[in-house]
Amino acid sequence: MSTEASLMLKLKKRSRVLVSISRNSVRSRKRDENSFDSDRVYDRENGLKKGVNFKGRESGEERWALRTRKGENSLNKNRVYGRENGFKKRENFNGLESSEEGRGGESGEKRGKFRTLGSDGRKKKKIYGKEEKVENGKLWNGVGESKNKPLLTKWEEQQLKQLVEGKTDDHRTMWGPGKKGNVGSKTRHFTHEMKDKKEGSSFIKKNDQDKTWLKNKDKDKAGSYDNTEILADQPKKKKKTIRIEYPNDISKKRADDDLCIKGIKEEKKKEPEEEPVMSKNAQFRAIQPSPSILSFVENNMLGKRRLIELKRAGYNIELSAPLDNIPFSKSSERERIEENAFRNKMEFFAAANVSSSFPPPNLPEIAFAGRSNVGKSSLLNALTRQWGVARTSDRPGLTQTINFFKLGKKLSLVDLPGYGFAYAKDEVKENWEELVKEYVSTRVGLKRVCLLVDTKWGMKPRDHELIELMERSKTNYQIVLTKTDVVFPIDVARRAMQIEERLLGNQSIVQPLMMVSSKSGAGIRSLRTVLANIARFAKI
Ligand SMILES: Nc1nc2c(ncn2[C@@H]2O[C@H](COP(=O)(O)OP(=O)(O)OP(=O)(O)O)[C@@H](O)[C@H]2O)c(=O)[nH]1
Ligand SMILES: [Mg+2]
Repeated sequence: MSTEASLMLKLKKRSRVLVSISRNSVRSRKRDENSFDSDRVYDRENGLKKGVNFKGRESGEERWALRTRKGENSLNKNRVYGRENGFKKRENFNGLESSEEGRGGESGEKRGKFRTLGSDGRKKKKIYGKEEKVENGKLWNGVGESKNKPLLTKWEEQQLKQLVEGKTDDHRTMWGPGKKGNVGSKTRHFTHEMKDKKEGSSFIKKNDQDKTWLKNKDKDKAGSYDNTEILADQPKKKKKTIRIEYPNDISKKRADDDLCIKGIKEEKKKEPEEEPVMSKNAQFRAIQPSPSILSFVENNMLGKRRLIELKRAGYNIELSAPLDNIPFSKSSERERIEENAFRNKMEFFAAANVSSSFPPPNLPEIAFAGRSNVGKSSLLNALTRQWGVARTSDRPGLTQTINFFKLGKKLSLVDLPGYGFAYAKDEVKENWEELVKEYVSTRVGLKRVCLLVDTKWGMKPRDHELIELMERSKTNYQIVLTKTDVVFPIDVARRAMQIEERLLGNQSIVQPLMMVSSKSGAGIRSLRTVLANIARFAKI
């Protein structure tokens, strides 16, 4: 609660006490009231009707007022109504709080307006202020003569005085005529001003021209100026605008959004523009395969193909690896393999987990290397069309030793353990990798290493490690894309292009890059032909 509010509450309480006392002793106090009324001053100046005939209220009207108007009862007798210089005198809260007039101020006067009665006892109009009289050179309103306990202590008077003199921020006690404050005050003041002008008052004109009254505070305290001056002297208050926030109010939504958008845009502008980094997949999709690779893929029916397409091409889809057969052949038996070396039976004859276990290099060897589960063992079976000789599994890491297969008397096929991810202990896998590196780099009789790369995933760092090793050891290697049947033909060609470009400068690489599918049999015949030529010209 603000200081003013507490003071006003206190003032109101004390006024009620006085009212209750006066009610209980109306008759006993009537003598005093009459004697006090005799002291009132009613005068007329300049031919204008002056104030209120308060004597008319001493009998019936005043009793009525005592009954109906709490807080004003005992103090009505202290009111002084007057006009000066032809103006209707208005008394506001300020007029009550000066040391000469303020004692005994009542709550009713805070409103600054009183019900007035004419000679016929009816309500005529509302007037503001009260009359004063000058006695011994001092303005006196009769309040100071009250023998009752003063309503306010000295400190309270000081506080109220500060409030009235504009040293408070509480706007509720301020009247800002024509400038600020509540609308009612403004309207009221405006009415007065217009009326004053109508009556030809020279005071306001003088006031407009001369502001020296601001310096004359003694004169102000005496209340000898019009309230217009007092009100004009009030400190300016900012007009408070109350904005009611409705839950569905979207009037500022666009503005807020715009601010947010602007903020985001500014932040985006501040950030340095980064070049969009293409993902590996996007880079792969951007590869444009050469026409020769594309034609090779189509001629060998590489890539994902529908069974109906194989049928239309004349291949018996009931056979294993149907594309490795002669089209439109009615034989259910394995078609005759064109290369003699691969017509021979594939026989397992050695397995080694250490280099000392390697068999003597009596035959030219072709090794199949690559990551685990890339299809090494499956490719051996597909090349020889002897399914199940080399064990296969969809579980990576099945082949854990170097397995040697004899293909007749002229060629040996070597199934290497895979590297990379495998269901095996790290130590075991490390041994595999070391064994494979030792084999490809040191093995005498090794004529070629088929480095198998999964067409879907491409080359991995371990593949490059092995390539570097073979480059250093000058081991001939050839890239073989496997499982081409799981990707689209265009992607087979893209992968081939990608790897060829990547390994373009390598010395030990053997061209061309091969593309096969052990499942569909695509590209197997081409690879068989290439490998058969090794066996044909190889010399130990
Ligand atoms: N779709 C499809 N699957 C294949 C192909 N080649 C092999 N697979 C499958 O891939 C899985 C792994 O084949 P493996 O031959 O065992 O692979 P690996 O490289 O020997 O694997 P590790 O011995 O563990 O190194 C098996 O389930 C095969 O059926 C192929 O060309 N196409
Ligand atoms: Mg294997």
